Amino acid sequence: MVNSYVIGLDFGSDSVRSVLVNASNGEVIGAKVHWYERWKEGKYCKPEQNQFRQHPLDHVDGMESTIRELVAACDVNSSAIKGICVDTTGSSPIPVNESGEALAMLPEFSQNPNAMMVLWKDHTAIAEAEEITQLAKTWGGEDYTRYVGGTYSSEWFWAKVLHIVRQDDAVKRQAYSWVEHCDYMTYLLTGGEKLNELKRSRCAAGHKAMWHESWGGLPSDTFLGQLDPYLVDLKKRLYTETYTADQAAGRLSSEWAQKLGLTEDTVVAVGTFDAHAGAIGAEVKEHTLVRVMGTSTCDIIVSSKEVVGKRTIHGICGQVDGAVIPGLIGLEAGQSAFGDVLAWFKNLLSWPLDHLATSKLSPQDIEELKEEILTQLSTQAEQTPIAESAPLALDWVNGRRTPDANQNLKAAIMNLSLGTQAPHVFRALVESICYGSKLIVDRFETEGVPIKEIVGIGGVAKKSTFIMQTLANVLNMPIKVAVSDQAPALGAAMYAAVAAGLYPNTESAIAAMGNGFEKTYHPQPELVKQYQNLYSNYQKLGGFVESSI
Ligand SMILES: Nc1ncnc2c1ncn2[C@@H]1O[C@H](COP(=O)(O)OP(=O)(O)O)[C@@H](O)[C@H]1O
Ligand SMILES: O=C(CO)[C@@H](O)[C@@H](O)COP(=O)(O)O
Repeated sequence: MVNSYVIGLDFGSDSVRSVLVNASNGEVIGAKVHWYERWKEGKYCKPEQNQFRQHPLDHVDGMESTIRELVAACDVNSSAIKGICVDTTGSSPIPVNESGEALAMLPEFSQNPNAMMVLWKDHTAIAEAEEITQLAKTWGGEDYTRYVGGTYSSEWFWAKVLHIVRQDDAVKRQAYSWVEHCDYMTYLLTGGEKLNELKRSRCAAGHKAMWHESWGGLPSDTFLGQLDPYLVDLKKRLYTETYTADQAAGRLSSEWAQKLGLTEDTVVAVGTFDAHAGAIGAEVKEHTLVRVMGTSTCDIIVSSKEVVGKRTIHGICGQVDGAVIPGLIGLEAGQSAFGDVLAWFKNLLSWPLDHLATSKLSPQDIEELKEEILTQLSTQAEQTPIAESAPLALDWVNGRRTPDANQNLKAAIMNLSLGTQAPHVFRALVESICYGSKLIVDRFETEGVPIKEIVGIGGVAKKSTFIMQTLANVLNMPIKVAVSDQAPALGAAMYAAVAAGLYPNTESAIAAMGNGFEKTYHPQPELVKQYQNLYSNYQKLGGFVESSI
């Protein structure tokens, strides 16, 4: 164990990070980040249509450059690097050919967004998701949405596959199968040649593809056939078995060992999703709610099979045996937009900078000004008193992921007057994302999943004391912030350590490699009371908007 190292590779929405971690104590030796180049240019996306696609080349470039630079920069012998684990966003499926190559990597599909990775936040498949939910409730057989909260989401696997194949005949004909992003990167690293040998992620399959042991894996042919005969055929080239991320998927291929400066002995763990790896990196325990607070939120809890029993938790994104810690049920909920709500407002306010100031200010000045917007607004908003008459907002700029997925919903702001200033609206938006969080916490508790403590990770947890304090007040619960600013990558490294045989299980890797907590936000009693009243106004506004669409 002494002198053993592991790598965690975390593919986020905008960038990929690699961290090299000392397997004996969790010390982070080094980290490298790569921002996706094509994505940064806005290629292959149509935000106005909620189309968000990423070219797999962005991921391959990022994987190669970050790990190579990391290994070169750290004074660690490559033979001491025992394992790698990849986490990615999800559901982010990719169509692949028979040898498992992403269609977008082939010349004829290299510029076709339908042949690329469909990012989690792509909501082009709303109609297909509704079709799936509707059929699950009415076809007379098993309700396959039972373990994914009762509503199938447009962010998920089957809806996205259906949408693309109905749009694009060429992709439909050439896509031999579809793989989640975390499985694709793992397959590449291990030099996989036969798709049926790919060890698919339990986390991805269970949360996004309605895989469940009780019905023998994926939904039945009869069910899929009623959606589209294509899916029955596709299912033959998908999977029955799934694997948890503490297991080895294989070893690094000679091609990738060479590219990365590592050895072929390096174990590659089964892939997983960022939020679930983040929960591991944040030292999740039974009934700790780990909130990954970035562009969106993912809320993860683990609970024993005894506590969950036969219950299905209504309105969340799923309950999957082993999705986080093998042997425990991993429960996931989340908000489709969290930091993104504030990013939207920042972009709105930046319009004159982007369109009117370009002849007067340098691009660098413009960028610097834009960078200041959120911190300045936070400082000003913090000084604004909480008031019943203040603006009130809904956080649904990207629909509502949970509770009760509804991606058709849109945000709203009320109580605007001639006196309303940007910081007042900003404060309302911050409160709205905190109220959205409270809906989730309340749902877990009313469904019988108690929350003993809350841990925050992700960009917002680290960067915004204003949001974190407001959240503690709205939830009326203390929130601990993890030390690691790369918790998903650290969690992936912990999985890699278990897969490489350095620890017997995930719990012991967490105990030895956890980086601890840096800060706790405590609720402020006088503000808690005020927020209790305002929360009911948020619920009323939400109810009104939802019933009006
Ligand atoms: N000072 C700030 N106050 C509030 N939100 C912020 C601040 N700085 C960044 N954010 C938000 O953080 C989000 C990015 O979070 P991060 O965890 O880095 O990204 P990701 O979710 O892609 O992993 C963005 O949506 C941005 O709006
Ligand atoms: O939905 C999941 C995981 O189930 C996430 O991958 C998705 O919300 C993206 O997370 P980020 O906002 O990129 O941290």
